Amino acid sequence: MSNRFDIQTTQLADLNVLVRKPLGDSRGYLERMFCVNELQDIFGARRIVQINHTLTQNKGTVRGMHFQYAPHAEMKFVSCLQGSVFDVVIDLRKGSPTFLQWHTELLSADNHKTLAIPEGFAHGFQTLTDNCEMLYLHTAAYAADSEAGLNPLDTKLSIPWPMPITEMSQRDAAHALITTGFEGVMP
Ligand SMILES: Cc1cn([C@H]2C[C@H](O)[C@@H](COP(=O)(O)OP(=O)(O)O[C@H]3O[C@@H](C)C(=O)[C@@H](O)[C@H]3O)O2)c(=O)[nH]c1=O
Repeated sequence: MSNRFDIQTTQLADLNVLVRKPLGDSRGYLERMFCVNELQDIFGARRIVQINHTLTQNKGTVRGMHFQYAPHAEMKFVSCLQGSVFDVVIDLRKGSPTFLQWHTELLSADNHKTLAIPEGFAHGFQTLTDNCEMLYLHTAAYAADSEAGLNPLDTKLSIPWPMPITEMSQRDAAHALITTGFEGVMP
């Protein structure tokens, strides 16, 4: 039971959308970005060990689709603090009933949504406005050797990016395409 978040399930097993409930007054509002007590049902005994903040300057930029292999697999809580993004999450878990399916969600500074993405999912987004700021809470430290990505333009995924892609990192553009025998990752 949560007072500060409306916890919504999605069509992907174990992927939840949190709608934060700001407490407003004449000054503005206060909202919880995370709460270990109120999110106990989906967070369990994990720990937040790293918090990242990114700025993406130009509308149309794609970052993703990123994940870390076990034993550095991580749950992440992803929120947009400035601007708006078309956010995409793909279930890569071996044996999952929703394996290789994706979920898209508009995240914006105004809609107060946070994606609670469990271990074994890839994540990415396209910016819909200039100067988008994202906040990430991670349950595993960054491990460059365990980091991997899916190609955002892989036709096996057919992600419906809403606008022409204006920019991607060299690394993201070089992510391999999914091979026919790909059976998923261990969460
Ligand atoms: C993610 C990360 C990157 N880095 C470094 C690596 C690189 O030199 C620089 C920029 O990293 P990237 O290009 O991977 O940044 P970016 O493309 O923004 O990576 C992010 O993408 C989205 C989609 C996610 O889901 C995040 O978890 C994260 O993977 O920062 C860290 O030092 N610590 C970190 O935790």
